[in-house]
Amino acid sequence: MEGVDLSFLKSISRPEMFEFEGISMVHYFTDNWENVQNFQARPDDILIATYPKAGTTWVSYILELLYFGNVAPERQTSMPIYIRVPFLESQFPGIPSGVELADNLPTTPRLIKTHLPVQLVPKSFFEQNCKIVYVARNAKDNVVSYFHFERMNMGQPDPGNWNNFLHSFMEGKKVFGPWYDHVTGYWEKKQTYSNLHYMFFEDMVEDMGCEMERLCSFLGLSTPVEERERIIKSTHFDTMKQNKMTNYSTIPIMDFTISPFMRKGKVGDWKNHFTVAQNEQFDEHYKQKMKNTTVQFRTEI
Ligand SMILES: Nc1ncnc2c1ncn2[C@@H]1O[C@H](COP(=O)(O)OS(=O)(=O)O)[C@@H](OP(=O)(O)O)[C@H]1O
Repeated sequence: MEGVDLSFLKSISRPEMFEFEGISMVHYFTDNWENVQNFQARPDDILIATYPKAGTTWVSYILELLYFGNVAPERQTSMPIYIRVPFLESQFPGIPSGVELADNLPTTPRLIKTHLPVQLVPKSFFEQNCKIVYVARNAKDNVVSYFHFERMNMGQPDPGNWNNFLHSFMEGKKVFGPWYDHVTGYWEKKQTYSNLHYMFFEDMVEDMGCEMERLCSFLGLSTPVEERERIIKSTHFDTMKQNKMTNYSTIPIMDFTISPFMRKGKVGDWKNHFTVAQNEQFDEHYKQKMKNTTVQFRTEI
């Protein structure tokens, strides 16, 4: 997609949400559904799976540098991260679909991103026993980040005001479905599918060195400590925010005057958004929704 003029995306109109395969969706992620479901994964493909705004870009860039930082350094300066790590289910008019981009990735392994809940991930990833890296983020910061993302991204439905957005998130009426089912679905899958590494955004913020070590161990990489340290620096929030290849500033569908893609990258920003009443209601609802799972989140560090 290098050299492709993306400026027509400026005129894109916000899509409507509709029910699809049991979750809320917009047509940009369902228009290529048959090809997505029939995607032929290879055994060495690595799938990066997340609920939107959980740290996808961060972990994508980490994996990209772990695998290709030294062997293909030119990729880091010439291709935005969303080309290097295609978004499998995406199908925006006038540009190659995520499936096309993934099919044509010249690298091994192919790094592929998805926001699909586990039950909708193309079967071939499991049949081929592909490694899956899942990143989860605590619900409160996740919903705040999602709200600002919908405000600035014309490829998303109109978010409405914060209070309405929060309530529709609690009801599971967000693109890619309920956060609650997403994070617990992959958590349950991990109990029987051993090639799934489940990470938390909060752990990455607190101790990236430790998370990097665990990630490398899962991937079977023996990346030297000095190299890992270099990658941690390159993938620091401030560095990625300045980097045009990782900050999404090359996508005209996003209006950075409303909110930047790399917004704050913090744990606990929810406190600047939730009222006391919203917080109490959210906590009560959360307890009910999460009562049958063992997955545990932190909201502060
Ligand atoms: N390096 C690093 N460190 C800390 N935080 C980071 C980093 N990179 C991305 N982010 C934050 O992750 C949020 C974006 O999430 P995603 O990349 O999953 O978005 S997307 O779903 O792919 O659109 C968004 O969170 P908020 O700042 O809270 O909105 C980004 O700022």
